[in-house]
Amino acid sequence: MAHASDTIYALSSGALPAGIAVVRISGSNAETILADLSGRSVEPRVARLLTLKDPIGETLDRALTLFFPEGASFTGEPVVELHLHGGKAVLRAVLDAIGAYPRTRPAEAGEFTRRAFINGRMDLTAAEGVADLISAETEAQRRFAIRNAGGQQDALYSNWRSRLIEARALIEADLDFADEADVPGSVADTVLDQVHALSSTIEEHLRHARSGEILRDGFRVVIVGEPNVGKSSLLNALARRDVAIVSDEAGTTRDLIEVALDLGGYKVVLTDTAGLRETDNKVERIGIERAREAVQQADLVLQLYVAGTSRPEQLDGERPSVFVATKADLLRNQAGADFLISVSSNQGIAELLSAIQVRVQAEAGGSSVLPSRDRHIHHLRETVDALRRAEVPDLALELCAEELRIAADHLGHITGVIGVDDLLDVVFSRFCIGK
Ligand SMILES: Nc1nc2c(c(=O)[nH]1)N(C=O)[C@@H](CNc1ccc(C(=O)N[C@@H](CCC(=O)O)C(=O)O)cc1)CN2
Ligand SMILES: Nc1nc2c(ncn2[C@@H]2O[C@H](COP(=O)(O)OP(=O)(O)OP(=O)(O)O)[C@@H](O)[C@H]2O)c(=O)[nH]1
Ligand SMILES: [Mg+2]
Repeated sequence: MAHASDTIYALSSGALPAGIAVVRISGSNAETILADLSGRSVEPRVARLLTLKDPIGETLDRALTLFFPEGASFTGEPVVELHLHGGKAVLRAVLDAIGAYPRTRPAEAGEFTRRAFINGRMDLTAAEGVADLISAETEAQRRFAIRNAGGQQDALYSNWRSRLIEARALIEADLDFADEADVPGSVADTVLDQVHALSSTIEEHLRHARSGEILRDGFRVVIVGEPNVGKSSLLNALARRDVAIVSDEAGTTRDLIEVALDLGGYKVVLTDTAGLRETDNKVERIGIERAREAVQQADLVLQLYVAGTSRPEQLDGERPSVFVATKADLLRNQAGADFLISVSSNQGIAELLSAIQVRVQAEAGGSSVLPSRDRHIHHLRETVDALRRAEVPDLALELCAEELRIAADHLGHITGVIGVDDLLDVVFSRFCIGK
């Protein structure tokens, strides 16, 4: 990590050329840079149209400018925004002029948000929410991200954490007065009841972990079946474009082919796979192995077979699956299928899609705060484990207090109030530059 005291700058808007491009500058030099480039004194939080000039007086651009003073900006540092004409040469010239100032350098990925976190403008889950908001492609992803970016996940975990800290304080107070106490341990009993209630709440919260991942990363639907049953044809029909090669040759698809769909605002990731059969072909065998692995990750497996042929065995593993009989245009009567479809006549495709949507809606859940990243789930599990240990009957109060401390610290890791130094690079490197 380069110097945290440097002034940083980056193009914060999208690809060039663009109608307008926004450059953000954050750090102690920001105000000077704007005053210098514009030759004007800087007024906080007022949009001004200024002519920016390089040191030899050549005009760089006429830009709309903003200045946010320290303590009242996105990062918490002095911030300047230049709303420029979005041409490549304009940006190159302006960024070069900014970079010429001492202790001023291009921002790293996520560095503005990282500074906002360091300066206490937001907790780590809100910063993750900002990243999720930027990558959100569907309405459900957007709603989920905006809640976390607005601090709802932080509020929930911080509340749990302060309850644990309070419980520990009460137990330690009980310990201190135990010798002189009237009814030793009585405070601890009440506290432990509260701890138990909280650990149940967190366990319940953890049970919805997959819902959070589905909202954020998408609901995984995997299409499997023997060669030539029409898997790739179905993928193309559901995606409404020619993603996968279709042919009457058995064994056409070798690798996994993924497409993301927006189903009623939910992200759904559809995977087409190699046809399952015994084969001596090396490449095809690898493809079949990948298909089996994809099934293990699926939220829903579509098991395809040609209508009128015998229904295949249920695949190994406990993944939810439905049987889809294909090529219905070639045959009428069909028993045993959950869905009867034809890509040629479009029969049953809309029904299959809406059935998938109903499942996603049911599994992604609604409006509550949900854990959505491995690190959330890990620390929540550790929290519950520590609380379970704290609840062991007749545990010495010293040990109980220590388990409560461990539990509270794990919640603190999630929001970033505890030991995050090594974590920050991981969290913020996934951001784009300029955020
Ligand atoms: N031009 C522009 N648009 C943007 C951003 C930005 O940085 N610049 N944002 C960047 O993500 C988002 C808006 N988020 C922001 C969050 C806080 C502050 C800010 O100045 N906060 C101060 C003052 C608060 C106030 O006036 O109410 C503060 O918190 O002290 C600015 C933008 C989306 N749109
Ligand atoms: N009549 C009819 N033919 C279909 C239908 N769906 C697929 N086909 C045909 O069946 C053949 C195989 O289709 P694919 O989609 O490539 O089958 P696949 O399951 O992906 O096959 P592999 O990739 O080899 O495992 C192609 O000739 C398709 O045109 C359908 O609904 N009706
Ligand atoms: Mg195929």
